[in-house]
Amino acid sequence: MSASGECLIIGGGIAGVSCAETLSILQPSLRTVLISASSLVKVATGVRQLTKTLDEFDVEERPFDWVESRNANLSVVWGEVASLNPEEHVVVLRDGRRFTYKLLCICSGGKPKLIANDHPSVIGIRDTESVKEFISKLGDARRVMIVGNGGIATEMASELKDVELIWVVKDDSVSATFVDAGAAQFFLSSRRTRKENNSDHSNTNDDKPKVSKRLKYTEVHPCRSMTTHGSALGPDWAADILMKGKSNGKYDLNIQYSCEVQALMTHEEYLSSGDKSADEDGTKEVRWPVYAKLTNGKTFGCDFVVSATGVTPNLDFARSVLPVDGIAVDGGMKVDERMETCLRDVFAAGDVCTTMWEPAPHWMQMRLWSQARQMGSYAAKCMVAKWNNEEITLDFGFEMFSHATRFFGFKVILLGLFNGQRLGKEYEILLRMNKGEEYIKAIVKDGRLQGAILIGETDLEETFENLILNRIDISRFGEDLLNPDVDIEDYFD
Ligand SMILES: Cc1cc2nc3c(=O)[nH]c(=O)nc-3n(C[C@H](O)[C@H](O)[C@H](O)COP(=O)(O)OP(=O)(O)OC[C@H]3O[C@@H](n4cnc5c(N)ncnc54)[C@H](O)[C@@H]3O)c2cc1C
Ligand SMILES: NC(=O)C1=CN([C@@H]2O[C@H](COP(=O)(O)OP(=O)(O)OC[C@H]3O[C@@H](n4cnc5c(N)ncnc54)[C@H](OP(=O)(O)O)[C@@H]3O)[C@@H](O)[C@H]2O)C=CC1
Repeated sequence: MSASGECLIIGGGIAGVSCAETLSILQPSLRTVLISASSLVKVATGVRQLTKTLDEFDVEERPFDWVESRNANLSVVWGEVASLNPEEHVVVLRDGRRFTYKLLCICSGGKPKLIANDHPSVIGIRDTESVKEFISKLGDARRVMIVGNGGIATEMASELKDVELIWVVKDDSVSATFVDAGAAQFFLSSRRTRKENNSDHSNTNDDKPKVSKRLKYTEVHPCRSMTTHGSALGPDWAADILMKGKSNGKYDLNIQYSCEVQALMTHEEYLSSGDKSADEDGTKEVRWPVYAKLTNGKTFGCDFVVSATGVTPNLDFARSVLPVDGIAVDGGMKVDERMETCLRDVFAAGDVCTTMWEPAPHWMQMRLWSQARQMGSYAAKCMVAKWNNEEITLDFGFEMFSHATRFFGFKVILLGLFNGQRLGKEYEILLRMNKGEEYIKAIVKDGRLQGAILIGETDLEETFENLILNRIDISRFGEDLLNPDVDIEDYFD
């Protein structure tokens, strides 16, 4: 069987769906086919604009016909793309179906980059299936190791209960992908305070997952022949499920800083290694399913290891036709400022791609929903421009990096060069911290705000965004920039 669309999209995650939706709005006459390896697609709903560059939205799973009914000329097909022939403008699915295209957008996302592939005691988290596996293993676990220092590890460290957690981080502070050491300390001490306050109330409210008000659909299991992951999980995934181990009422967080996993061993391998360090924690008699030797010389036995060590772009089906210089160092498909890859008429968006244009001074790529959605939509604009032979300029959203999320129960907003990225060592830091309430860090260089970390209900995001975007000279404020008694906005009225 063969079919064709003038536009073809591979991937039913946020990037693919936002590309399809934008195509349907901008040029409803274009016949578009979206191929998704998962039986539900991810849709951004309830979009709330917080500031000019910052949106908040829910990510929901929807059946194909729901999306088709809202988008003119869109067909959604369930299948896994196995190969791409860019000369003939054809993609072939694993089951043999062929689809031709005039313009193609690859939005095939990523998969977890694991510290050990195919190891029975190492799991990654990406889609619904992987979370089910995690929860089922966790229910029988007394001790879990998490390796990695980014989004997933941070969310797990704040949500896990009734288990001993060994958190292995490469850096000398936690959550380093997103925040600095000061903010990390703020999170950990707030967590301790919260735990102390709750210590008499274990197994009460906190013990239930928060009620999700969203519609739930059941994902049909991918055909056995499919090898691809489903779409990445939605917001609140960690809060919506109960992450509970088997040590009733006991939760310990043991952070191992500045180290990595050097080797994974079975019980027998551990015994014959002569290493005794895993016995020092009082569990000498326990036979753990896996032992992890760290580069700091310590070994820990545990029930299983979560590798939360980032994402590898998912482009296996295109690898054989991509020249070496079409793939970036991080494994992503290189795209230019029109979201075009080096293959003719082939665009890419979301986690699968790596942006290669000279970024605006305060923007950088991170593999996040907000960027997947923005790139999917912008790729559609670029496709329409190409179709109609029109010029297009880079979307405003690429002017400044912004991200809104929640860690350890706090609202977290990251703006611009929030960790002083690309600034070298010559910048000034202004800090305001109220333990358990707010942590505000402003990065200033040449008298201008370059970036900020806003944790808690600071209400500063709009003002700070304006200061960064408009490159306003803030030298006259000095440290008053963070003085709660000075209303910076008054100066601009
Ligand atoms: C646990 C977790 C929590 C996260 N939390 C946040 C957060 O709080 N905030 C945030 O901003 N970001 C978060 N992210 C990141 C965010 O989810 C991703 O950046 C975003 O979803 C990427 O969207 P995408 O459409 O590019 O890729 P994906 O969502 O991975 O979608 C790719 C799609 O392509 C399909 N596909 C792949 N290969 C093929 C093929 N060969 N044929 C057909 N279809 C194929 C897949 O089945 C899938 O439907 C989180 C990620 C994870 C894993
Ligand atoms: N709330 C949010 O915004 C969330 C976002 N996400 C997103 O989902 C995706 C997957 O999350 P996650 O897996 O946490 O990825 P992240 O990219 O957020 O973090 C990966 C972390 O693992 C570290 N790392 C990489 N390799 C190793 C290794 N071999 N040993 C030890 N540490 C290692 C990285 O360090 P280094 O950077 O030095 O390589 C980094 O600290 C990411 O795109 C993330 O942004 C996920 C959850 C929540």
